[in-house]
Amino acid sequence: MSSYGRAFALMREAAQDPWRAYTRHAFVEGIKDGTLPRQAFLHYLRQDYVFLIHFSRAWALAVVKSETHSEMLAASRTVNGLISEEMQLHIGICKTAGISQAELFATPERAENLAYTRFVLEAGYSGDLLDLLAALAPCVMGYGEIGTRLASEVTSETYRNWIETYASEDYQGACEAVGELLDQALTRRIGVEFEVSPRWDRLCQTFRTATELEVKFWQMGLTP
Ligand SMILES: Cc1ncc(CN)c(N)n1
Repeated sequence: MSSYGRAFALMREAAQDPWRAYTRHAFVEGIKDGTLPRQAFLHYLRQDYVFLIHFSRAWALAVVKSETHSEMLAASRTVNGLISEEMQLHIGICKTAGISQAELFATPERAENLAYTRFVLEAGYSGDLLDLLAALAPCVMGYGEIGTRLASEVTSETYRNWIETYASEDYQGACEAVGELLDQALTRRIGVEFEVSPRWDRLCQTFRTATELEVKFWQMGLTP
């Protein structure tokens, strides 16, 4: 079992092919060896800033869909981490590149971005906390996995601060907390053997679709 929990390990295993396409995408490898063109990186960061706005809204919805104090705490901590830490990375890099926060906020949203974030929000609007977490998990844990791998394989200084953000203790701690939230939410609503319940296949399908939308997001990053 990975340090991101039992449910995540099982969902990841069930989505092996798209998971590999996501975490080993050419965009990611370009960050690792510094060959990703700066223009593509900045284009991606601007889209990702918009992504994180909607993603924060989706985590705020997880607070609404919570049934216990500890679920509310974990979801609200994630909202705070996104707004006060992760988005600061984007603001800082773009500021250095001469892109103001107002310009960042006004970035026209690409269709791939819209498709992904609204898929996640819809999973939460029409479902319960489990449907929402299955859609949110690939985003959180995928970057955690990418950050850890790239930190040990990096061959260039070019995108070092991006890699360090996702390899950091803070980000890894957030992944572990979300993994624990997912395991506990499943156990509370379905039972310890959640993977043999009738709901499990559908939750795995939601996780897989979100993973496929991550692949499309990287691809969008390569086409400014
Ligand atoms: C598209 C995307 N997916 C995941 C992450 C990591 N929170 C992100 N910043 N952007």
